[in-house]
Amino acid sequence: MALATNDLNAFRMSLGQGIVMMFDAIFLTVITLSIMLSINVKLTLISLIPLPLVSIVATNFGKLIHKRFLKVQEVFAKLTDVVQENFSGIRVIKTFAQEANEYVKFNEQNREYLKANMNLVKVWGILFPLTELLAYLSFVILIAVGASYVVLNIISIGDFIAFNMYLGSLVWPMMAIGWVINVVQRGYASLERIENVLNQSIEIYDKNVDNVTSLDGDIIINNLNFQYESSKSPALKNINLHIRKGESLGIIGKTGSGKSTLVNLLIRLYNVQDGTIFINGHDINKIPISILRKKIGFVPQESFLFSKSVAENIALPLYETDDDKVIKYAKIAEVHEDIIGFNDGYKTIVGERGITLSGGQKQRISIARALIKEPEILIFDDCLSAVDAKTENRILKNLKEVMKGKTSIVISHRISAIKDCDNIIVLDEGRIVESGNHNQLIENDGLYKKIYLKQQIEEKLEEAE
Ligand SMILES: Nc1ncnc2c1ncn2[C@@H]1O[C@H](COP(=O)(O)OP(=O)(O)OP(=O)(O)O)[C@@H](O)[C@H]1O
Repeated sequence: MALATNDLNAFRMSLGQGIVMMFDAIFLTVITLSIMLSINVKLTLISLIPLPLVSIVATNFGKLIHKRFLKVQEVFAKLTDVVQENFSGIRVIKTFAQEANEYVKFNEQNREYLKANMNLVKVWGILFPLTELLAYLSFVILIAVGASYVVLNIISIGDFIAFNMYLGSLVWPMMAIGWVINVVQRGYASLERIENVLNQSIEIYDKNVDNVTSLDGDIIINNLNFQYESSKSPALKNINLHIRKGESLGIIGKTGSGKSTLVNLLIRLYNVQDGTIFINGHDINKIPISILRKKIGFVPQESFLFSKSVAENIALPLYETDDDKVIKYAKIAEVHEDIIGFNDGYKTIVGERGITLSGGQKQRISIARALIKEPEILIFDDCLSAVDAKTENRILKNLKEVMKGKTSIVISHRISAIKDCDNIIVLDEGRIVESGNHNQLIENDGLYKKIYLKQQIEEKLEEAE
């Protein structure tokens, strides 16, 4: 936020105002100096004695302004973070009665901002009068030396008066140096911050890709190991899998067992080693990222809706909102009835500027959004958690129709969501510890059966309530 507002503005000012002022000052200085030199070279040089001092001041103060303005912008960025988090987390703050604490934190950050600004203003406050003082020092020198030159008849009184006038014209450019240093150094500091972001290296990009235009959904995973850079232990260990075109795979396992990591790798949110994941016979690293992501419909664990209408949210992957398609997929995702119940139906605005949806409604809208792409591969990352069991069953039934002949991967903590999948894997600490269909896994009498029995008891208890 700070980069897009304050920093951009500071850089704009340095390019606009700063450069105009600089050219103005340079132009005036060059013209005035050449006229002064044509009148008397010696007197010109004498009256410009303070000029080197101006350049010393300019260099030192420039560095200081640069450093202090960087600090101001950093603190401002933190301040905007605090404000933004306070607004987006306003309910959590209120529920935990943390208003007073947050007020104190905001105040502290605000004071930091004030302090950083005051530190900058102090430099600026000295710089401006100092350049002015040096400019007027030239006048003092001129009056002392110029007057003696007149008395000694070295220059005429007319030249002396003219010199005074020309030196007067030089005062502004010398003072302008202070302004220019301030504006340009601020802009330069901001540019540094903006470039810092723009120059971040892109980690996931197309490199020596094959000419792939379609993917049919046959996925092979070979000895896949994966570790996050910031993590001490691998998130996935020695994963081997074959998901055939048109098959459905269910993934279950404790939290943190690597389920999301596995599907995140399939849409290349992270890089994997060559030779570990193949889709349609192509190494995932050789598939253009745009094709890969176009062919995969992904419903993330946390649904994110934009501050747009419901229809626009569902039609996000399309170039143009197609009302028929929007309604068709909203029905499949079992959210159509909810939507027509809103005041403006599909035109209802959601998010910050509109209505607040329930967790289950958000999840179903993001399912419709993934389906509208009509992808070859569909991935559900635990996105039915906020939907009740009956609706979940209806959605899964509808999906079976839509996904006929297409590949799907369903991650869930609930057996009910994955029990009908052609193949199910159980992940534990990054390893596949069991695999097979529902019946085989029950016969196996392992972790899957344990989870199944536990969930059955929970269901019965819920029914009894
Ligand atoms: N971006 C990341 N950086 C570092 N470690 C991560 C990151 N994302 C996940 N992890 C770690 O990797 C491991 C596997 O996480 P993952 O999200 O794949 O688990 P999961 O099985 O999907 O869990 P859940 O059921 O809670 O969603 C965890 O130990 C987690 O802390």
